[in-house]
Amino acid sequence: MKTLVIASGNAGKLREFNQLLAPLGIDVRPQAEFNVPEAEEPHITFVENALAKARHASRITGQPALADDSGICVDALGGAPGVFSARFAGEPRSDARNNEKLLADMQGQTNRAAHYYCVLVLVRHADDPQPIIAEGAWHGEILSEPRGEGGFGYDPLVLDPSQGKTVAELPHDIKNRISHRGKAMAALLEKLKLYPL
Ligand SMILES: O=c1nc[nH]c2c1ncn2[C@H]1C[C@H](O)[C@@H](COP(=O)(O)OP(=O)(O)OP(=O)(O)O)O1
Ligand SMILES: [Mg+2]
Repeated sequence: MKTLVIASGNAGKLREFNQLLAPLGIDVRPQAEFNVPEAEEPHITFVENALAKARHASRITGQPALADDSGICVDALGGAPGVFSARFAGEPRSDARNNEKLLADMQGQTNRAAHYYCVLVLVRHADDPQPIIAEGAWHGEILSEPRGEGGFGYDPLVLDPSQGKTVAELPHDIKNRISHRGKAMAALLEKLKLYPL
C-alpha cells in the first residue's frame, strides 16, 4: 500500500482526503502523525501556498506529500476572502467567526455568486522539480443564514443551486464527487498516471 503524507492540519480536509483516497488503496497519513508543525502560508496565490505546504511536510517527513490550498471567492467582495479564507476574521482562526464575518459583509448584497477554489500539489520529495499540480472550482451562492450540519468551514453558507442544498446538507459522497477538492483530486489522479509515485 502506498503511503501519502497529507500536508494539512484541517480535520475537515483530512476526512475528505481519506474518503477520496482510501478506496484507491492509498494510506493517508496526516502530517501531525509525523509531528510536522503548521507551515507558513505567506503567498498571495493558492498554488504558491500549496507548494510551500507540500514541500514543508515532505522536507520534514522524507516522504511524498500532498497539500491543499483552498478558499471561498465571493464576486461581490472582489474575490475575497479567497486565499485568506482561513484567516478572514483574524486570529485565533475560527470557522464560526469567519462565517459570521461573511454574513455581515454580504448583508444587503444582491449579487450572492461565489466559488470554492482548490489547488492540490503533490511532491515526491522536498526538492521535486516536477510537482504535480491540479485545480478545481465549484460555483454556488452565499445564503443569508446557515443551513446544514455536515462538511466544515463555509459549507453551511454555500448553496449549490443545482442540488438545491447547501454544501453542509449534501451527503459526503456527493460533495466529494462535485466539489472543488473532488474535481482537483480527479485531475491530480489522472496526472499521477503519467508520473506514478
Ligand atoms: O470544502 C470546503 N468547505 C468549507 N470550507 C472550505 C472548503 N475548502 C476550503 N474551505 C475554507 C476553509 C478555510 O477557511 C479555507 C482553507 O484555508 P487553507 O489555508 O487552505 O486550509 P487550512 O488553513 O484550514 O488548513 P491547512 O492549510 O493546514 O491545509 O477555505
Ligand atoms: Mg492554512
